[in-house]
Amino acid sequence: MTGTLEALWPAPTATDPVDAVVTVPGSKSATNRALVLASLADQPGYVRRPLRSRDSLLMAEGLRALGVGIEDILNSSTGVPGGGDAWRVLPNRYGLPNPLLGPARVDVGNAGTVMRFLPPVAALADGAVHFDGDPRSHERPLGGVITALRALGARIEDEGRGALPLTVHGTGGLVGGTVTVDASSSSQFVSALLLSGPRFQQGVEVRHCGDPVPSLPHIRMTVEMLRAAGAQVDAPEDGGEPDVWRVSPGALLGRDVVVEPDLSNAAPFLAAALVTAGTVTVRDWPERTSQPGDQLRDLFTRMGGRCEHTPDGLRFTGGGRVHGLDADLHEVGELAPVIAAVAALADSPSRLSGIAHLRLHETDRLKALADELNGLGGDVTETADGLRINPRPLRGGVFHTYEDHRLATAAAVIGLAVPGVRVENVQTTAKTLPGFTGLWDSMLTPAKG
Ligand SMILES: O=C(O)C1=C[C@@H](OP(=O)(O)O)[C@@H](O)[C@H](O)C1
Ligand SMILES: C=C(OP(=O)(O)O)C(=O)O
Repeated sequence: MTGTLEALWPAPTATDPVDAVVTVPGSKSATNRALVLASLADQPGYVRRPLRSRDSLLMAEGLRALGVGIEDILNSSTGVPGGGDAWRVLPNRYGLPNPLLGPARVDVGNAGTVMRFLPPVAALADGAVHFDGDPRSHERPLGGVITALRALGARIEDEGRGALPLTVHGTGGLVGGTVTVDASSSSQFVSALLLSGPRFQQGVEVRHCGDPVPSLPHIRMTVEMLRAAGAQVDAPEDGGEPDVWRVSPGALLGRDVVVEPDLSNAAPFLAAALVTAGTVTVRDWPERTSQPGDQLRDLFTRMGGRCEHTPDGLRFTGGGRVHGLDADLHEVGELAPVIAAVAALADSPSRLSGIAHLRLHETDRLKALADELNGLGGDVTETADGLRINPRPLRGGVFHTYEDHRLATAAAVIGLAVPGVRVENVQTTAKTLPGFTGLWDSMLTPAKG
């Protein structure tokens, strides 16, 4: 969808400090890992409170295409089919010796988790599995996964591009073993190989070689979820060799997993408290989590807010002034768009670094943020690995979103403080945050009584 006038969403401006309690949908990263692990398990399992968004529905569809049964559990309170609060995953619904089957076609959309986590699963299937997705998916890095899978014994046709579209010719199993991969463009290369690793005959040892791997909390999430499913994993943070992860071959357990709220998607809501000097409580914020979004507690405190865990969730309060931030966001790149929006409204300059890899996310996020904030009168400069943001009074105008959910939520944050911001294709938030505009409106006008 392009930026026609009808498609523009008038971002609401906050007239008062926000005061709301918000339920954020489930974590994309946890939902999509849980689906993969449940599909590779020996027994049926449940994924409860899953995220149902474009990225997770594509993951579920991809796994179904390979023969996995993924059923909606009816929500007993409303009886709405498909609107239930769990998925039941039947890894071997036909009772076959190898339940993963081609031929199949998988649409990855523009989901990094689907385009990277499913080719290793497809290598375990019997038959050809073709992968394709949105035009942007052809540009996103995938070569590390392709090269590594070949080294581990898979046959993959990609016409020499090292990218999508491609076909994995599964033979029902993979030898596995040790492989070296440059994961400096995406941590998902490592997560992808580890998630399917227990099912490779020799397991897998992934050795990263290159510039530092971004988004390390996401690899920790992979390791934690694998261990919870019964896998034996050696990881650098447990005293292992730096940049080396090892997964032993073995069965995975069918489990009952409850998905945490997506803390990265809590960012715009907490940002609303910060920029309006209000209070937002995010329900069910875990006391301990591997989600990178947990670092918002520290980052937004440095920008002028304060937070506390309460029985209702994480309560975050803006302090009335918003400060600039000098931070290396290499580990938490997902948070950069909303942080950049807050920084544009701050009382001092910001420098965000360590996020060169964002140029290959849903869009070139560094360029998009600089162009769009500058389009509203801002003073944002792209650096080699980040952004320099000098706050300036902003004016209303169209904020283009480049089919990037996090650009759209960043725009909504600007709109709280700047009248007349109109957001192109706000529906793109459905990639990970369905119903965003409704949640945003409810935060701004909470039900009385
Ligand atoms: O594994 C995951 O669930 C993710 C890892 C990160 O990817 P990169 O390492 O490519 O940044 C993150 O940005 C993405 O949104 C989700
Ligand atoms: C980079 C992101 O997504 P993906 O999983 O498609 O890489 C993101 O959600 O910010």
